[in-house]
Amino acid sequence: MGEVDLNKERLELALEAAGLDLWENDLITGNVTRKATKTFEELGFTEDEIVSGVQDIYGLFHPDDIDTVRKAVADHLTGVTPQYRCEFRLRSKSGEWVWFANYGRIMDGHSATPGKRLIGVTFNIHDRKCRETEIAQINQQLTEQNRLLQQLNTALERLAANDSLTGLSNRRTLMELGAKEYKRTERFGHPLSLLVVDIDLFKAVNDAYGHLAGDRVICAVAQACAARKRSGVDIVARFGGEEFVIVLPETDGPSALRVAETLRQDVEALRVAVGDAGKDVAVTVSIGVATLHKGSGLDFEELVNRADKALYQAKGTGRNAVYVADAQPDDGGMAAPTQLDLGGGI
Ligand SMILES: Nc1nc2c(ncn2[C@@H]2O[C@H](COP(=O)(O)OP(=O)(O)OP(=O)(O)O)[C@@H](O)[C@H]2O)c(=O)[nH]1
Repeated sequence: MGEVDLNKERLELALEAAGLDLWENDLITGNVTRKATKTFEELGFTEDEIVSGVQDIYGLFHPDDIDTVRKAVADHLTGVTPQYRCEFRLRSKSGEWVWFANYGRIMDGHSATPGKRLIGVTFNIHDRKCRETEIAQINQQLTEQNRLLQQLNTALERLAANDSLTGLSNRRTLMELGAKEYKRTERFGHPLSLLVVDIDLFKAVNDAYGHLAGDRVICAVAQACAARKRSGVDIVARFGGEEFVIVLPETDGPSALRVAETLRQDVEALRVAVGDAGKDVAVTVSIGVATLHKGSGLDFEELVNRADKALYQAKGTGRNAVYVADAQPDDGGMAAPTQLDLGGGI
């Protein structure tokens, strides 16, 4: 066996071992001068059925891949790419699409003359492509699941932080945010005020118009409280059944009293529809006010308790009233104990 034959045999062995199918096209005539026999056999075609013209081969490409293949060939023929490389699907005899890849190069070309032959190899990449598609699908599913989880988390966070009836912060959120505001007061020495707002004689509303009508009244008062909120500064929370808390950072006693009195008047002016027949109801609120100064020795919970006590004193005065909690001896020089019944015609 001559050296050329030996080399040919070695080359065939290497191609076979690597799963590569050698082909060759005549660029002048457009004929296939060496067919990718193994590839066509893999696709289920017999020797006779194997196409011999380059244009005929395009009939086997997946319609979505034809442009990619044509461009890869054109880019190489015009010198844009040093090799011809592309991935594509071919239709098997039974109609299934199978993924292959091509790797080729123009031969016989010199710097001045264009090449005459395009020679290359085709190899099966179907398994890899299927795995890639599977992984892409799994990734897409995971992305979608993550998006849903994030939505769910946001919804859960909202549910955990807010009161479901009014949408205001709930008691837990109030205590968390309030404790933070308390720390800011302790650190920076700014005053912190708090209002406890309670609907007067609310049981009578429930008894007269029913629980759903009562809920509407709670929502209307909640809205009135929220309307007084300085966005991003104040905390407005539903503290219990028909009781609300408003935290006013950086607010001294007299300013808090003004906010409370305005809110009391806002609620007094409310008319809440409670029935189908256009029936509406008026309600009032009583409000307890307490203010915390740096070094007062009170924590946030104690501030709430003080405002709550003031609220009950406001109720004691006949309701629809604002009452300011007794000043502590060491709470920054606050005014002496103040009782205001602004609802009583002042
Ligand atoms: N509709 C409705 N009623 C509630 C809700 N939570 C608590 N309540 C009712 O609110 C009423 C509160 O009544 P009370 O504590 O006696 O107080 P009040 O009638 O407002 O009287 P004062 O506070 O003394 O002015 C009770 O009847 C509770 O059942 C709620 O979410 N919806």
